[in-house]
Amino acid sequence: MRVEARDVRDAVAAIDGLDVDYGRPGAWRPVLRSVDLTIAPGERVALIGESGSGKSTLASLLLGERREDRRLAAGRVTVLGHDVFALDRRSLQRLRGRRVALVPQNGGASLTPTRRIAAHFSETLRTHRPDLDRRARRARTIELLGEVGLPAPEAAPRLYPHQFSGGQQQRIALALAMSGDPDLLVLDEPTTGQDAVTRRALLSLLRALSARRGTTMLFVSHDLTAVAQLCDRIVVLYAGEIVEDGPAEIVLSDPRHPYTKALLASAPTLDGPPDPTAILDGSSGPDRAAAGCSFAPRCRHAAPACREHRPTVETVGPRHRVACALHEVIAVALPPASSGKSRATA
Ligand SMILES: Nc1ncnc2c1ncn2[C@@H]1O[C@H](COP(=O)(O)OP(=O)(O)OP(=O)(O)O)[C@@H](O)[C@H]1O
Repeated sequence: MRVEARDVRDAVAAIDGLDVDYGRPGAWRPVLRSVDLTIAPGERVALIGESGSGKSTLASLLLGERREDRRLAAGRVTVLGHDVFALDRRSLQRLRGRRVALVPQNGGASLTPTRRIAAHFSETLRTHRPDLDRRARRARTIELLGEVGLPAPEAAPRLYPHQFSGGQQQRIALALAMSGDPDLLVLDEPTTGQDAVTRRALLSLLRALSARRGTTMLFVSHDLTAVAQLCDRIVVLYAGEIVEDGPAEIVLSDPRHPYTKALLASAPTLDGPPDPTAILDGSSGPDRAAAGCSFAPRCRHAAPACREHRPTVETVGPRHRVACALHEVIAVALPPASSGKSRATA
């Protein structure tokens, strides 16, 4: 499903025909394959998939992150109309923070232990809000810390990161990411390692931020309960390829790709324990030379043809696409009630 020029113009982010490799010249290993994805203004999109499927890699590309050990083998990443890998350093720096910002995995660890909270904000605000003088920067820092629900935000700038709990450090990282008032916020597993109360508070904060500012969000997560609570769309990545993309409510209640079905069935819910047989062992990552479906070796429904032909992406409902040649057959064999499990939304 190629990305149309009109979609790119209207989108906050558009990824088109993206192939990405890790390694070095002469020894590249594919990590993302033929990824097409557009994100519209105000959407809250979850990116899910098992460990190593390429979620963090995809997320980091939206910030134009360049690395020696990684190459774009094909395709383009456009954020707010800018081809991020064609931008020079200064233009990319202007885009980052101000238009697109990242809340990294374990946000607390991204804070420098020897620097007061004020110094962290002063640096980002100087870059992204040069219109603010010292006094205004301090006022804005307190305002941002209050907005993310940090207790006693007036006192916080004088303190060091270690003087806050893990959940509070995550909020500080979120406030820092919000300091440039970005259009697109990329959140890489922000709820990992947090207790239920802190997690719920963070999610309601993100919902409130999105409602108040219209911030578009890409939410990378293994936490399906959090996804159900926050996101309106789910994109499923398997071995570096998008295998399903659709409205969150539909994907969670009536997943159409066998991998999505297995992924949901293998997650614990309030309804009962995970199904330990839901997913067969081991993904080997994308193989661009392979003719067939990359999930076929693990798919209990795979037919011989699945190993010979790459599935085309099919539209199965409004804004719902699936890359599986057998999705209709599987839908009959495994109706929604036996494939998806209800997800706690409390
Ligand atoms: N610097 C690197 N060099 C080589 N391979 C890498 C590098 N970083 C990531 N990879 C590989 O790329 C693949 C995708 O990694 P990525 O971190 O994007 O996955 P992920 O879905 O975010 O995983 P997780 O859920 O565990 O964070 C993995 O196979 C990983 O081993």
